[in-house]
Amino acid sequence: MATYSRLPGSVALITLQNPPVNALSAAVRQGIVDTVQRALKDPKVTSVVICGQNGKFCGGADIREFAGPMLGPPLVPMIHAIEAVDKPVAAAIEGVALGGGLELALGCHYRIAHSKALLGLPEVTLGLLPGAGGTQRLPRLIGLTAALDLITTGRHISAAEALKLGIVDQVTDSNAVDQAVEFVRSVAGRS
Ligand SMILES: CCCCCCCC/C=C\C/C=C/C(=O)SCCNC(=O)CCNC(=O)[C@H](O)C(C)(C)COP(=O)(O)OP(=O)(O)OC[C@H]1O[C@@H](n2cnc3c(N)ncnc32)[C@H](O)[C@@H]1OP(=O)(O)O
Repeated sequence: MATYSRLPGSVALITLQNPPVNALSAAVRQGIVDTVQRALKDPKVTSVVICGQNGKFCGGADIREFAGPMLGPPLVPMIHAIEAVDKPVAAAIEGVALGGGLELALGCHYRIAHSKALLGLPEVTLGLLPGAGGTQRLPRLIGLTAALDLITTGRHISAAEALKLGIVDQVTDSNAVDQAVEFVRSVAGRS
């Protein structure tokens, strides 16, 4: 699931909740769809932060659901809908942003990472390609050569490397959610 709360300063905080790594189960995807719609419709909300509970942004597809039928909202339109929100949306990346988790973050307008976070597209290690926009959004963001390296090796990179490559906008040693909230407040209302 995903919870919704409104913070002072008109920021909606969406928190992914699916222990242990807040993977994108059907319930989490449904929770994201519902809470993003709520943030979009709430006139008091001017910006949005997406984070994961317990210091883990998102470990990607929920591997526990691989054996069963595909249920719940598909990932691609869900990420498109986030990208299309006309209020600034930031991903607060703590712990991991892997696979579909990184693709979710790439659909946000900004990414703020904790210095100890790990990012990557490990789909290739499962015999898959990133299928939720990663093969388009990552090359647009960091160029084809660097994106192909990450997509074809599946390696995990540090927040420092992600900053150098241009995947994240800021890295912090303190609380990434607080930093992301401060960041979106500073850009709210800008086109
Ligand atoms: C056919 C139906 C499919 C439906 C899916 C549709 C929605 C999404 C569609 C597709 C696009 C997305 C594709 C992907 O995202 S592929 C990538 C998936 N993610 C991964 O491959 C990450 C795998 N995990 C890891 O690399 C590591 O576990 C780690 C870096 C996240 C954490 O490492 P570490 O700290 O060493 O801990 P553990 O490895 O011991 O893991 C802890 C705990 O967490 C569980 N876990 C890890 N990843 C996932 C996951 N993706 N889903 C569910 N659970 C996960 C792991 O099993 C351990 O659990 P425990 O043994 O019970 O403690």
